[in-house]
Amino acid sequence: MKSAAAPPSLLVLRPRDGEDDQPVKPLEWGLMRRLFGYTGAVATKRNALLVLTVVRSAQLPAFSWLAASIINGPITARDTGALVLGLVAYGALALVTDGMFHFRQRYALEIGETVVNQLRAEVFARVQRQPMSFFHRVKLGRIISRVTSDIESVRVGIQDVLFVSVIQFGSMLFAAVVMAWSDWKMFLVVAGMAPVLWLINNRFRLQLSRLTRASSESFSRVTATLAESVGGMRITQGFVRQATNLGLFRSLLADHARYNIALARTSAVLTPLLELNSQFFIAILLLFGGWRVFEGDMTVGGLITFFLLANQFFAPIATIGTQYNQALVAMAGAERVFRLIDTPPEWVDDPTATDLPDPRAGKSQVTSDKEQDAAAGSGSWNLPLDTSHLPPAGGMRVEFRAVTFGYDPARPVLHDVSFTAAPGEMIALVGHTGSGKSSIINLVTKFYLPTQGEVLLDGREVRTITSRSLHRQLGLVQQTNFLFSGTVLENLRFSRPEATEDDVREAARQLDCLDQLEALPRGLATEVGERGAGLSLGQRQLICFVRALLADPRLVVLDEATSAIDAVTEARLQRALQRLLQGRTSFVVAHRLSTIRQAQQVLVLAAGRIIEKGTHADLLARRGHYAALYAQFTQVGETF
Ligand SMILES: Nc1ncnc2c1ncn2[C@@H]1O[C@H](COP(=O)(O)OP(=O)(O)OP(=O)(O)O)[C@@H](O)[C@H]1O
Repeated sequence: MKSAAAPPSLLVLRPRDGEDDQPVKPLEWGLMRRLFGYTGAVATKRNALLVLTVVRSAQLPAFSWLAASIINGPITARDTGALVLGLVAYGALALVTDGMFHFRQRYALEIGETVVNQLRAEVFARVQRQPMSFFHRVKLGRIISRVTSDIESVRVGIQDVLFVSVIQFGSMLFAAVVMAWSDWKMFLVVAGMAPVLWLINNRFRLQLSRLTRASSESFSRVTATLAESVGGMRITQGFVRQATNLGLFRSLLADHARYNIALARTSAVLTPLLELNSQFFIAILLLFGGWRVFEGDMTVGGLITFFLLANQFFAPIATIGTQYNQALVAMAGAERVFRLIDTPPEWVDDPTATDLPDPRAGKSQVTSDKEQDAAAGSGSWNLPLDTSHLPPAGGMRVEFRAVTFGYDPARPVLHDVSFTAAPGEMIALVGHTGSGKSSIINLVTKFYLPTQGEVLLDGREVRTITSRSLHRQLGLVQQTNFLFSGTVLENLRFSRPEATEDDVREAARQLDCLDQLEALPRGLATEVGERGAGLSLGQRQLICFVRALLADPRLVVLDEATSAIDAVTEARLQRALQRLLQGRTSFVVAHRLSTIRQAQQVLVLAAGRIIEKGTHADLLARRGHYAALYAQFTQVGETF
């Protein structure tokens, strides 16, 4: 069988990153106690369930005991009245047992759901608080598998393993006690067989759970690859890679099939083996029991009682084996989920940091993390912010003083960067790929902190400002124009959930694009697919502009799209951009000459340093790096 490591990807055979992906983990008291803590919200049901569980473990052997008693008593004595009484008792026991079973099932499911929901929400909340460096480091697939397969295995652990195991153990114990009490010699024979069954069962179940996990992982690779290849279909077709990709995809499918076949083979060995064993055990019981009946040491009725109880004793062994393996899988899942939850952010706001005052009317109140969480918990996203007016409230002053920065502090990508952006100024960042434009933006927005030097916003060092208060005054437009699935209106409101539809229309009107949005098939109610599919590039960019404008930001950060757009849309976008940026400080990673021309300052970057500064006209006149860059790009087309 092929190893689970190094699955092929559509690009290359990519090795898995070093994260521990152990399918199982030994039972650990600390983890169990922590998981148990999540049942606190349904403590009454949990306690009731524990009682129901203990009662049920006595009820199951009671059936066998009662059936045996009816055979040995009324049936052997041919006593009809006693038989009827016995059957009434049996029926009553059945009714009580199954009534309680109903509640056991219900409570177990509710408890499982409660724990799983809390864990998922906690993972989401923790992940949202991580700084951007976390998202560059941790793969999306990892986070998704924590929230899906790992938490699902925890659900099985909580919902089934504990309660089912207690019931099965209890049943075995009760059956054992009754057997030992009625005939201890026969009981010793039965007890001697149990370990053999346990060993066989355990050996195979462990293998089965490993294969099940390997199979589900290989399947996630199939689905992830499918999603990636559909997403990148244009590139695949453009570079005529269909055949290669199909080959790689087939190898992933073959990998998955191999695990499934191995799984089926192991099951096909285990099931008959278990059946053979129980038949073998029955034969031994018949031999030993028959001999004792011949010798007069045991009655036929006693032998029947024994058979019924022995069944009650053996049946749980296979179930407990399965539950035990599921517990090990749940432990491994819980450990990974908690590791993600416990990952401390590389940095957090300094505890002494305070809010950046907001000169915009009614916006000085920035909600704290706790208030936001409370709002989220109550299902309300309407934060106490009044941003109903749209005129800009003046830009932010941004200053870099001798800033050096590296994603890895040992390898700086920005060196000694200094500049000042006066309120309301537009700063265009220009430079070759990798020159540090996005890194400057990452510092202005406090998505990262400088390694050395100072970034000042309205005269305050960025570390002394809470991120939330800064981001409340920030409008972001990315090159990829990220839109969430939902309607255009919902996407527009993302920056200000309490905005009315009229506010949204007004913002779109200000950017002179309301007609374009209304012309969409269902106007503002048009559904936006994944990554904004169904909308043109220009439309997507306009939506992002309106979304940013709606937040009425004092600082706008824009990574201009590089893709070519037709001249009419281009002109519209430029006008919209001008309105969006008016009266606000803005940083634009500029790719269009028309944008650069609007800037009060152009910062020319090379290898993480500002090599030139000035307006477009000044820089051209200087005939330096910018002029050369300009010449180089205008030869190719009108984009930087
Ligand atoms: N998340 C990251 N982790 C580590 N290094 C990074 C990260 N992002 C960027 N870099 C590195 O920092 C340097 C500057 O990158 P940056 O993204 O700021 O350049 P850029 O001018 O915006 O490039 P582009 O025009 O291609 O977007 C590059 O050497 C890049 O490899």
